[in-house]
Amino acid sequence: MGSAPAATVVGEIRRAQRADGPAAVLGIGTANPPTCMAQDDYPDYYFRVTNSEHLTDLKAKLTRICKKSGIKQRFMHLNEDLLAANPDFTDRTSASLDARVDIASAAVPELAASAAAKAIADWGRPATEITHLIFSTYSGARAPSADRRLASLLGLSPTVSRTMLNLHGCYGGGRSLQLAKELAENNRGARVLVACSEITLIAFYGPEDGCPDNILGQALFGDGSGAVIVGADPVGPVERPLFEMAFASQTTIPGSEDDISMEINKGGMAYHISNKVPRLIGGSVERCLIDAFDALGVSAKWNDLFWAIHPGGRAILDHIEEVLGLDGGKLAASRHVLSEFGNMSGTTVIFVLDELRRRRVAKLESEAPEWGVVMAFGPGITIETMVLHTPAGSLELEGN
Ligand SMILES: CCCCCCCCCCCCCCCCCC(=O)SCCNC(=O)CCNC(=O)[C@H](O)C(C)(C)COP(=O)(O)OP(=O)(O)OC[C@H]1O[C@@H](n2cnc3c(N)ncnc32)[C@H](O)[C@@H]1OP(=O)(O)O
Repeated sequence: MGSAPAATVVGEIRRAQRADGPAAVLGIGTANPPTCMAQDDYPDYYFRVTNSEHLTDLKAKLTRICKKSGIKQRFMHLNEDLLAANPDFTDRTSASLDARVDIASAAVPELAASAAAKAIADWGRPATEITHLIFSTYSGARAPSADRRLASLLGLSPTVSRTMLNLHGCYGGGRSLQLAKELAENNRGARVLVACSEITLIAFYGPEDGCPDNILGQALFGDGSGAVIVGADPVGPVERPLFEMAFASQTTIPGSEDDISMEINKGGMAYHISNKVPRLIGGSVERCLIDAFDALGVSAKWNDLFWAIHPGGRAILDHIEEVLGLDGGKLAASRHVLSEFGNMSGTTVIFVLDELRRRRVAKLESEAPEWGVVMAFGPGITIETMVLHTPAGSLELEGN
């Protein structure tokens, strides 16, 4: 160290530890369980398997919401065999948490491993070169948890640095991407695997009078897993930055603490989603966007951006489109994912990023904007905002 002042030495060490460039998405993968349920068939299925055919008003309500949901189909881990083996899953008051957690503890990391294997193949380097793992789920409640199991399934290095996010609900994907950005930019050479995996059986139960949340949940949610590799200073030609992460922030909407909630209890996970949610989110997004682009010093017209919005429900997308004055088609990737998979909570935004990438490669959009935005929402109400930038030519390479 010689005679250099300590502050200079520490400063040099810090500079050497940090990456030079911004964090970027280097690979994406997604996966769903095999059982696919058409939305039009779901009310009949749900009321039959829960022995609730007599609750005709609730069935009519579920049918009305399904028709307005903008969802064509959803995937689910739970099937009739599993329900037959666990009949108490239909009763919210029975002590079924242990059995639900048993199933989820195996299924959640296995589904994540399918998505992560695809993300790793897309990235192009060996799994052993992953340095950090961030895992987000609300579907399990056990330690060692799903991150530990996923690391084993993928054969990650024993020195991989793991972080588990629990119960973040639908903003888990946004939060994980933001943490991955921080890790990648502050640790030279870091390659961060983000894995989000959700299995709704933790919150599946039969219909009850006076519980509209359950009917809404039954109409909206589905199962899936999404994985992303994040790193800075990509090493060509193997690594290519699909989306650079230019800025990230989190905002909590004041006074909205009771509007989305989730709670683990003996019968699984109970949840509440108020009907104010689309309006609350719609009323807050523009401020988040203005602050983000001001911080970057980039002037942005909303219609000149690409959009990866968490499709929490059709009405949320409608409100955002309206308040931002977005042209029809700007939220096409979000609406497509909602239609094909439903709301897979924190995982969904990764499917939207993958769909955006696919649309840009297939030139499904008349023009491909350079700048774009990821937004995700969940309990709090929390809004995650991330500004993305696409380096020239990065997505075209994928089509070759
Ligand atoms: C295949 C697997 C399946 C397994 C499922 C198992 C389960 C669940 C797992 C749950 C996990 C929970 C995690 C929570 C994480 C939260 C994160 C989020 O994304 S937060 C989620 C973010 N997502 C949202 O916040 C959903 C946003 N909302 C929407 O997208 C739309 O309002 C809509 C599609 C639901 C209805 O379309 P719209 O054009 O509004 O149509 P209308 O005006 O005509 O109303 C029709 C009916 O809908 C009713 N109703 C409305 N809202 C609610 C409510 N909150 N509450 C109750 N009911 C509601 C309304 O009262 C009416 O009833 P009725 O008069 O006919 O009897």
